[in-house]
Amino acid sequence: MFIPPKDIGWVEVICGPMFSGKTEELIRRIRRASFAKQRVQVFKPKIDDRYDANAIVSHNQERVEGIPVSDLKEMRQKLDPHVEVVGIDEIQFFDQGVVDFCDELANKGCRVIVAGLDLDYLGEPFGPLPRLICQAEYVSKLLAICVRCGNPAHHSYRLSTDPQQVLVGSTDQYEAICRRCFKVGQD
Ligand SMILES: Nc1ncnc2c1ncn2[C@@H]1O[C@H](COP(=O)(O)OP(=O)(O)OP(=O)(O)O)[C@@H](O)[C@H]1O
Ligand SMILES: Cc1cn([C@H]2C[C@H](O)[C@@H](CO)O2)c(=O)[nH]c1=O
Ligand SMILES: [Zn+2]
Repeated sequence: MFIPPKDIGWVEVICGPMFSGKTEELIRRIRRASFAKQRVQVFKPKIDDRYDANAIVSHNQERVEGIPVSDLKEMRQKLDPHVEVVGIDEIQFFDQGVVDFCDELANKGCRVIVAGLDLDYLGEPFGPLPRLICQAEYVSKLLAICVRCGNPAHHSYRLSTDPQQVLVGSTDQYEAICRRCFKVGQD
């Protein structure tokens, strides 16, 4: 059972492949904090404009307001000094500095909830996620459903041959697939 500590901040990480429900889960937690009348702010990287520039939106169209920022510097500038709960979606797109940023916020007493891909399309750790996972008090690793065989999916398979790590997209570019189907693709 999750018993929130009192008068102290902490970091929660929600990770997993694409389509695993990370944004949905972030939205659920943010809505509950809003119901509790806590002062909430949600950020997202500006490059992720898949569904809406000023909201975080899940693949099944749940949404909450989200402030688009180009980088960590802009997030710091736009941070409400009285904020109690900070949500950050698609955190894999921020640089390593975001790990210390989350730590600072938690040390000041904020609840920090971040969501992002732990692995890129090659199955390699993505940006700041490994360090965030180590530093966080609470880590939820979600799985999607493999579109090829129906097993739990822990990989995001890229449909194109584009070799860049960062390539924004949805079902046009990616599929959730399981460990076995991912391996078959590599053989
Ligand atoms: N292969 C799949 N497995 C599970 N859910 C899927 C799949 N394809 C589409 N969905 C839908 O996606 C929803 C989850 O969307 P959500 O935006 O929360 O995922 P996400 O992990 O944040 O993805 P992304 O990393 O692409 O932002 C599910 O509730 C379901 O409706
Ligand atoms: C798997 C993967 C996803 N992405 C993008 C696609 C989506 O816009 C976002 C995941 O929600 O990350 C990458 O940029 N690189 C990757 O390797
Ligand atoms: Zn599979």
